[in-house]
Amino acid sequence: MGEKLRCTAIIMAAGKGKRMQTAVSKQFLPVCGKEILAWTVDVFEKSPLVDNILLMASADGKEDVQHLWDNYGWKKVAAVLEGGKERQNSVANGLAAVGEDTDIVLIHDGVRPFVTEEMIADSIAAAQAYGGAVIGVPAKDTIKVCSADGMAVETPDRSTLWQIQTPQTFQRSLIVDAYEKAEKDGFLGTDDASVAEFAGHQVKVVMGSYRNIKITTKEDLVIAEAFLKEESLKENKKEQTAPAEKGNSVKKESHERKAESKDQKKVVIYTDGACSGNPGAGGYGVVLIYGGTKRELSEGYRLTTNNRMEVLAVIKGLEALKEPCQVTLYSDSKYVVDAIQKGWVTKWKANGWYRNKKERASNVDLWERLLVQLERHQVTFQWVKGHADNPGNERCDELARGAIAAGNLLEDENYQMP
Ligand SMILES: Nc1ccn([C@@H]2O[C@H](COP(=O)(O)OP(=O)(O)OP(=O)(O)O)[C@@H](O)[C@H]2O)c(=O)n1
Ligand SMILES: C[C@](O)(CO)[C@H](O)COP(=O)(O)O
Ligand SMILES: [Mg+2]
Repeated sequence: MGEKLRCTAIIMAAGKGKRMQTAVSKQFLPVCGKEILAWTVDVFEKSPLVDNILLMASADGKEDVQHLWDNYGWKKVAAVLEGGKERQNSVANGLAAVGEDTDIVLIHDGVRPFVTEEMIADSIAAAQAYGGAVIGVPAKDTIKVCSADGMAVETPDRSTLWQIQTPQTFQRSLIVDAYEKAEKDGFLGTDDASVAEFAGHQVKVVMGSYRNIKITTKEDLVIAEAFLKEESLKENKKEQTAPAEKGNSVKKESHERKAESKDQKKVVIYTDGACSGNPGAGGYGVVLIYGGTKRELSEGYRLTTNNRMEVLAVIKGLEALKEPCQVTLYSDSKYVVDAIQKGWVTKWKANGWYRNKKERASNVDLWERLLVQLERHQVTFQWVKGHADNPGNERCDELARGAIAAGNLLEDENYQMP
């Protein structure tokens, strides 16, 4: 048997996601509680065939990608690198960083989270045999070549047409040379195979899956969520039937699971506060997501402030967790996120709850309560722009406003009129 090939995956996440039309670039949007890019990277992290991962990010998105790396603790990721204007420029930057000890390079869109370990294995084997390989599926629709004024010009024989996906996988020197030639000759393609073809190489097309979609427009988010929910249902079913089916091997698995349960659960929490008048009637909304399950919380108060509701939303979300967890917490409140991330709360506390020599900090009762939760959980705060199409944030806003409108309002006993 030959030696194991050294494989590097370059995961593309330097795009702006213009067709998705969201304020946050699509690779960072959550689907079933986890960012699209994180779903994708997890598959490569798990594949025993992949040794090394390079993450490509835009100049603006570098910090966010770095943050995901910190948060998920991917061990194979070697670097977050800056991409370029077009996808091809980003790939070229990634290739420039691939070490000469790499045999095979897999190039994959960060927004194709349904890639499987099997596709990775098949494409590596085909790249080894043919030099280059891409995953694809036969076209299901009739495809027409059209003129600029939208008239059908030609209908190619569908049996020859394939929709090409990623990973696109190559022997390292082949793809590095092909990209150099494309740069020199000014060739710009939409995928890596076209660069290899331009340089005169043959590329093998390997059967992929109709599930391996590229999340490009809003309706793809709905499809992705449906796929993930179906997968999580299948997983649950497998776990319930495992003991009868697997006999002895289950014993080992349950030991492993016990060991794993020492690791903290990863939970995503969205929070928002709202106020009708400030001070005025207020409410908070929280969405907690763990695996494929979602829980929502909300309550309304007769007289309070927007800031109090923003902080209370965070507290309620964290207090609802039954055990210490690793939490990614999204809030659109600069007051909350800055107070924690910039260490203001810690300073106020150390200062006897004074912001400076003269001014007392506000909402001390809530900050004290929040600090207790921050001791209990490992929380990473993420600021998100409010009313900017972030579905989790929008839902919390809806919950908070709904709680105010529902009436039967509670007293915010620690609110003090200024
Ligand atoms: N300059 C670019 C452009 C795209 N990509 C990445 O290539 C993948 C596929 O591209 P696409 O779906 O076109 O993503 P965007 O370019 O972000 O989207 P849009 O074209 O709608 O702006 C994405 O993961 C994207 O982040 C990249 O790394 N660098
Ligand atoms: C590489 C690719 O995903 C293969 O389908 C696709 O070509 C990327 O194209 P886009 O123009 O960047 O969406
Ligand atoms: Mg693009």
